[in-house]
Amino acid sequence: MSTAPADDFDPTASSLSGKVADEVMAELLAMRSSIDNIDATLVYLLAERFKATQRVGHLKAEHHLPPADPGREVAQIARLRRLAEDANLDPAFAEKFLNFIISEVIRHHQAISETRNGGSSAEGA
Ligand SMILES: O=C(O)C(=O)C[C@]1(C(=O)O)C=C[C@@H](O)C=C1
Repeated sequence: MSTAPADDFDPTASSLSGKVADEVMAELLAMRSSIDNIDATLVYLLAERFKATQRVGHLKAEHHLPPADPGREVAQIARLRRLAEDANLDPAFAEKFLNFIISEVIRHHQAISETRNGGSSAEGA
């Protein structure tokens, strides 16, 4: 059985090794352990989101619907900006992040549509 790439991960890898006091390094590594857990969660969350959007992509292609839904995006962005404000996260960052994800989703939708229908949709993208 092959080893999962994540097993090669060295949580202590750092360009700072040997350059900072041991106790500072220990504190940094403790903080990084939380960061590593959060990053792993983000990967799983994003994988789940893309699983859901892949189903949307197939539904849209099947019914010849355009890959993008700008009206939905306006509502999503306004909501995420509000949530970000409540969470003390920069709303501009939340918007940029969502737009980044959505543009990738739209690319996937277009690819699904091209594979299934040769790219034609009733209303264009
Ligand atoms: O909900 C949809 O219609 C989707 O295709 C999903 C999604 C998203 O990633 O949230 C992607 C593209 C659309 O423009 C709007 C939303």
